[in-house]
Amino acid sequence: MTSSVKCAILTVSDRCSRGETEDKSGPAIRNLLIKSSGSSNSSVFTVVKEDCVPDEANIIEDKLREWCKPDSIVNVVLTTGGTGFAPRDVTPEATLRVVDKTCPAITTAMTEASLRVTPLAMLSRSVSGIKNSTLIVNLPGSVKGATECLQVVLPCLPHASDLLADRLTTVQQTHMAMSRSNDLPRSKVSNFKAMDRERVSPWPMIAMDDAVKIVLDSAQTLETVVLPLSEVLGHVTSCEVRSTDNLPPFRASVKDGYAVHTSSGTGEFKVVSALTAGCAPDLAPDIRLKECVRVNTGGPVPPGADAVVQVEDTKLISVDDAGDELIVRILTQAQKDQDIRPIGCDIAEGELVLPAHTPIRSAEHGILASVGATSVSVFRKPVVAVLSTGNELVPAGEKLVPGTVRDSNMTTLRSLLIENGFAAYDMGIAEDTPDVMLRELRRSLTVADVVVTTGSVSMGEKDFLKNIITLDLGGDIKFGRVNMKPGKPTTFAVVRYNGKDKLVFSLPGNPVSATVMAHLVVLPALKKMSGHPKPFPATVSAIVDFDVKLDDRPEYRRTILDFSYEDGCARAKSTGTQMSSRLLSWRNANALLVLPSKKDKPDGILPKGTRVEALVVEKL
Ligand SMILES: Nc1nc2c(c(=O)[nH]1)N[C@H]1C(S)=C(S)[C@@H](COP(=O)(O)OP(=O)(O)OC[C@H]3O[C@@H](n4cnc5c(N)ncnc54)[C@H](O)[C@@H]3O)O[C@H]1N2
Ligand code: MOO
Ligand SMILES: [Mg+2]
Repeated sequence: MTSSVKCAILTVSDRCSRGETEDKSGPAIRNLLIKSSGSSNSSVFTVVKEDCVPDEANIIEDKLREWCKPDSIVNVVLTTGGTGFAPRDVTPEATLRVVDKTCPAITTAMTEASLRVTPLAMLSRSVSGIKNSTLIVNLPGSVKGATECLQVVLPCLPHASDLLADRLTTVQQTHMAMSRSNDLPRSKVSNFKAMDRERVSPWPMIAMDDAVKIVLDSAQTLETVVLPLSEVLGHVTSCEVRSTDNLPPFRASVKDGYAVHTSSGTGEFKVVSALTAGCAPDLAPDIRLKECVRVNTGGPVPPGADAVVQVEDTKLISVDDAGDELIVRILTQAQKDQDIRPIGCDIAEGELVLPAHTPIRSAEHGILASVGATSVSVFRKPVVAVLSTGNELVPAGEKLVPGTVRDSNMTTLRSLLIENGFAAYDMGIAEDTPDVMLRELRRSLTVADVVVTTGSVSMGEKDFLKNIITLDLGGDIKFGRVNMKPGKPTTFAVVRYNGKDKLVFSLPGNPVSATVMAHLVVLPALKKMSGHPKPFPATVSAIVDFDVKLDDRPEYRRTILDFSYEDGCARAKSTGTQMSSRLLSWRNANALLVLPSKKDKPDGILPKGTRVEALVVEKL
């Protein structure tokens, strides 16, 4: 299906039309059109007219009318220049005088794309519209702006031209192609039948430790970004942060009481002033023998004082007519520096407060606030796309019809990711058809750094994902089976997409398997990419509180760790039947017991009271 798009380019510029400046935008538009010929649905762009006019509305209007006559061969007029706020910018006004219909969506698409590049795009007043059978699109005047905007609208120009020229056959062909597969090539496995599948999995079953190592080796720490203080919670610092001030920045009192000089001893003291929090320290006069200044916790201590006596160690002797303290008795002999925090005793100026690779939790966020950080250099966090697969799935909240189950993986996995501070797109449910799966995978790869799918990775006739990843996406599957339970067919791949390496975790469909694997491989990868120094869950030792029946595979069994025993040792409680489909085995669980294969234990039982390692995956 070939569309021929005949274009006219109108440069609008006073200086170019007078020959004072070389017109670079018109030729840049021409080059881009020619370069794009054949790449977009095999469309051919030809430039049939070019001109340059001054910023005069009447002249622009006349030229547009000439090129957009009813019998014009021009399909698209691209203007460049005269769309801004300068007094002589009138291209949009001239265009609006000419067009019969406006095309605001074209302008919106360009504006949206330009805003991603610069907020100055707000200052473009471009319009687009149709005159007879010709589309007019105003592009900005700069080479960069004009070509960036043209790139946005270019894919639509062939179809727009066909529609305007009433070229029915090509229009129909485009519509058919779009309805077939949203314009995407078909999957190479779309014709696979049940008999085509392997009888024995070709994927070696690797050990869980190796799987974790492979994932962490592939998960590269992302680039750094500088974020305002208000947005850094949950990120990891990429550079060290040092304090620019002392904290406290002045000698501060630790107690509510009286600042004195220790040489004054005890007895009656004249209260010469009061320094409350927020007062400058030198607001009080220098204290002399048997004088004191009333001070508050955290407030400044006056320059002449070398100790603070807490109010409890004093007695009020007299007040003046206004009720203000005049004389107090100091009951105890103060020691030098008593209850004074010296300048910089909490944080010294220049002190390292956060090294690089520090996760910013509430405390670290507060430290940053206390040292006056306004923006912080952190690692970017990966964006995740979650995709469920399965013809049997209906979205959460929907009624079941025979043969269906609700999609719980989407909710569990997205919640887990969000709980851990990662943005996770809901990419919906892909039906078990290779073309649809491929299309949805591509959509996911387009928007995210990491794609997490569930289902379709085992031995079933609809388990297409591994083949789609390798054959259609050219992905490098690092492993396709892991010797563990639950989550054996977990598949991990690196897929080069749009020039970037994206991680794809294809987790098993079984809800428990998907969630266990999300904890064991997905979250550690995301944490590593975000710069976390320890991305894998911590382990504790626990005593099993029940007889554990071992499986053929090493198992990661959901458990509730209970620390309420007097001996201080954690007890691992059972969460009931551990079938991979039973999500209730996760209820209240906070850890995964790391259990050996029964091959390593002849009777297949770990008796109650045995010490076992547990991975802490939730707050204890
Ligand atoms: N012949 C063999 N069969 C199976 C093997 C095997 O080695 N040989 N492995 C089993 C293991 S272990 C697992 S785990 C599962 C994994 O299956 P798939 O990843 O291919 O997943 P599906 O077949 O699509 O679905 C399995 C199960 O999960 C339910 N499911 C799927 N998605 C969701 C969702 N989003 N929310 C809730 N439930 C979901 C689905 O309905 C199925 O019940 O394969 C074994 N088979
Ligand atoms: O590995 Mo599967 O998750 O055991 O059921
Ligand atoms: Mg399956």
